Amino acid sequence: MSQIRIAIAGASGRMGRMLIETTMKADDMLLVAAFEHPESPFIGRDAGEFAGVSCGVPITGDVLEGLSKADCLIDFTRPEGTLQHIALARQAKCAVVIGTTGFSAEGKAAIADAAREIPVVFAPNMAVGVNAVFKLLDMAARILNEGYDVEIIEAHHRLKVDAPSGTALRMGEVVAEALGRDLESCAIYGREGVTGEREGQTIGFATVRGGDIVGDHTVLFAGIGERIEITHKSSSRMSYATGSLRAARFLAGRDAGLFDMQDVLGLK
Ligand SMILES: NC(=O)C1=CN([C@@H]2O[C@H](COP(=O)(O)OP(=O)(O)OC[C@H]3O[C@@H](n4cnc5c(N)ncnc54)[C@H](O)[C@@H]3O)[C@@H](O)[C@H]2O)C=CC1
Ligand SMILES: O=C(O)C1=N[C@H](C(=O)O)C[C@H](O)C1
Repeated sequence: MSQIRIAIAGASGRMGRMLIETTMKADDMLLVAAFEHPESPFIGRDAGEFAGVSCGVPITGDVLEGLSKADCLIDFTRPEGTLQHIALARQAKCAVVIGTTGFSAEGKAAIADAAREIPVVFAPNMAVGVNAVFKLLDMAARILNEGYDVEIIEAHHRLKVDAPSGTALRMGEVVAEALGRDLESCAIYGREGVTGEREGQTIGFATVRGGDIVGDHTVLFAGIGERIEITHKSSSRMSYATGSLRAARFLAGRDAGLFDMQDVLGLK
């Protein structure tokens, strides 16, 4: 069996560390490169240290050189990092799994453009359970399409820098699409002061940040006399890492194109 050669960007981050450990444990994967930004104190350290063993792969800032050895880059960094990395992956003809969230419309367009030349999985949440919830939300929204107010509540750790989470925004898109609404024009991001009564067609978002919460998402359909809540709670980043490796397997040998986890899981 030939192994899929994996490069990981954001190697010393919360997701990077989990991805290194998960990749090293997968029989069909080989960690060949690990990247950090050039000023990182982790440059030169063995990537395996995060999994408690040495693996002979030094953390480097030379992304293009590292990608020349890899079949697939897994990137959980920041939008500016991901956009630099995907340009280099395009040059190196390397597949990319992108977990980073918080992109502008221009950033998303740049990813779509790169995917005309290389295969890319781009998804705000790699966990299988969350992707199952997207399907449940589509069904719920179509049934509860009149008389129910939709509110999306998400909670994450104190170090998260973007809000609402990419997952919450995707949940909003799924519900809006099922209801025939445009999320951009109906979303309400937080409320304060004398807001007036709630407008029926809006989709509200509320964000909680604190401690070490890995990631909780609830979509509330509030009607008269009843409420339906669909909730997903992550208790470990392992579900994101195993989902990312599934995405890397999906991309192996595939032609250029932009995919998400619904494609990977065969849910479309
Ligand atoms: N799609 C999914 O399933 C998930 C997505 N995420 C997203 O992944 C991203 C990273 O999350 P965490 O690992 O928790 O963050 P983190 O802050 O722990 O790690 C980010 C890593 O990227 C590196 N980095 C930052 N800017 C960079 C740049 N310009 N160039 C190169 N490297 C850079 C940092 O040095 C750090 O090691 C976030 O956008 C988060 O929302 C997180 C978990 C699951
Ligand atoms: O930053 C995180 O931690 C997470 N980010 C992703 C998001 O923004 O949806 C996925 C998950 O919720 C964890």
